[in-house]
Amino acid sequence: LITNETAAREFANEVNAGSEVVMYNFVAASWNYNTNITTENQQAMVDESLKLALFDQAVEANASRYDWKNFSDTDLNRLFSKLVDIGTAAMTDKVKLERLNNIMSEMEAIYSTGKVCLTENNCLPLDPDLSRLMATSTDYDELLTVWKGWRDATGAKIKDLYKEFVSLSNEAIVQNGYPDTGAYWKSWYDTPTFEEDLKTLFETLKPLYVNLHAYTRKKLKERYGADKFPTSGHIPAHILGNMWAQTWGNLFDLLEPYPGKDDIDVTPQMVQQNYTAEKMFQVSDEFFKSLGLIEMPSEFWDHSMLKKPTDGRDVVCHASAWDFYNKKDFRVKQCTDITMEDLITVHHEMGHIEYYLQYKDQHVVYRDGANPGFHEAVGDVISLSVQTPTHLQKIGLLPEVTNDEEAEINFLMKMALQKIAFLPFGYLIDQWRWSVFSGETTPDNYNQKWWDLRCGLQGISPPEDRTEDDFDPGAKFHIPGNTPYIRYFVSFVIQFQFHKSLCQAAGQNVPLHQCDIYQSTAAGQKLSEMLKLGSSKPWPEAMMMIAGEDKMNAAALMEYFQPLTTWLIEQNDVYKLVFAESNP
Ligand SMILES: C[C@H](NC(=O)O)C(=O)O
Ligand SMILES: [Zn+2]
Repeated sequence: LITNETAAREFANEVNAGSEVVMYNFVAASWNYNTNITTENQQAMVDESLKLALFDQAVEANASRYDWKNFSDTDLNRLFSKLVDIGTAAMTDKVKLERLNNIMSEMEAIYSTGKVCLTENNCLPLDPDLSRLMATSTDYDELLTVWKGWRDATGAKIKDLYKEFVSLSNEAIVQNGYPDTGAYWKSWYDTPTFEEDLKTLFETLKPLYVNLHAYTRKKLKERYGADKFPTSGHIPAHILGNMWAQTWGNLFDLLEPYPGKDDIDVTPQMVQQNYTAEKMFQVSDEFFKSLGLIEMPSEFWDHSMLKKPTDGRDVVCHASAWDFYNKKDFRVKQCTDITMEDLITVHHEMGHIEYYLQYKDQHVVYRDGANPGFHEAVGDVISLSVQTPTHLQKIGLLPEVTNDEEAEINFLMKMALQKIAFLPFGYLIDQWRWSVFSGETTPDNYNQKWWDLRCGLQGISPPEDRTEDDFDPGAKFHIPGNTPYIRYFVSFVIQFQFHKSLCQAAGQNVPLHQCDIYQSTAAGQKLSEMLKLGSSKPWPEAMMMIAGEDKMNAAALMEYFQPLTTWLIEQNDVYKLVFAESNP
């Protein structure tokens, strides 16, 4: 084995140059497919993914000729540990590797072109039509038709492909040295106690969720009649204002504790002011600039897809941010709707772009979040400031701000419907997926296991019987899209740690939920120092830099919501808080 570390560093630099080219070609082909779903674009993307896999296999073979585990240079050791860790690209059987990539692109196409026909010739896509229906309809049966129709159009059609995907992904990952795909995904957090840490966080936060769930259930019973609810205490999954019941913000008009206060859902103001998708991204870019961070380059504005095309093309509408690995080309693809919910998503995606910009000069293997949760947290931290009534007033979306206890509870309720409601969902998706990859959940149990978790952890139940012919996990983008999900649960915890620390840096001596770091270059400096690291350091070091502690900690989230927690407990005294831990 080669022990010369100077030669090793030179090899790593050559790989970096080569990677940028091969990665660019793959990302560009993937972008073309995602923004124009056709069989030729699909084939072109699969071709590029095979070239990338062969390149990665060659890098791994060459890197393995070095005695990198014994390098004295710890950075070189870390860098090589990533060079040899090539994921499913380790699959040496090219036919199987092509099949794996074809299945993934096929599942994504089925999901992204799914439609629900409400009448013979009125077939609606998820974005924006079905999402709007789920957000605004209060018709129990209409919601059920859409909820079921979407699952018939996507999950049910993906089930067999997913089964084959699991076995091929596992076969590939074994060649990369992991027992199964879930173990590989967990390795990105490089923490032996990762699963226990997550469980502790979830149990710590569960009381906040149970209180919000009880309050929401009470209000929904008033709207739909108690007879529509199972006696077990679960809430039917289709009436929470969202296709997956993952956030409940669209129920704010029902759940607002003190109606008649400031209209903190600024969607009407955005529409009234003729907001465009472009404007929404400019508002976000301006916030990042105000912190002294890097503004969007011209390529971003020239090449992004900021709204759904109207030329009939099929596209993957699920919002995402793209790094083309050439240090110049960064894009967002979003079928932006003119709503506050989408303004928040805009900031989420722009947070990814800011991370790409900040670490663009790192070695390619370090152009990632400190851990995947970090990447999901950046934009959300910014949007915690953006959503404050005082900030919305500053940018002209809220005419006036009432500063009293009731308005504060209203605001915290709106934030809880976005952040606390999400926690069990963010937690359970990969509990399901890890159990599938490990073989604990077999294909004839896919849907049963899904609903055990949805009922047991999230306290929601299927509004009509489900069977193993259904595949309800497949109706959520990240399953056919093969995007890991625990990153969002991690993000929803750590973003409050980041927020608390950046608020201190900004000299904001107000309650956490009132803090707005806008225009604080001190906060921006602290954030950019961490972002520049990419994944070049273990994530606890990055966490220490930005949050002053090296662990995930729910305390900041609980501090943020404290006034609402107190209020909910008072409200809920009269209502039993539980829902059965099992399927009703
Ligand atoms: C929370 C997650 N966000 C994202 O995909 O960007 C979702 O939309 O389900
Ligand atoms: Zn994201």
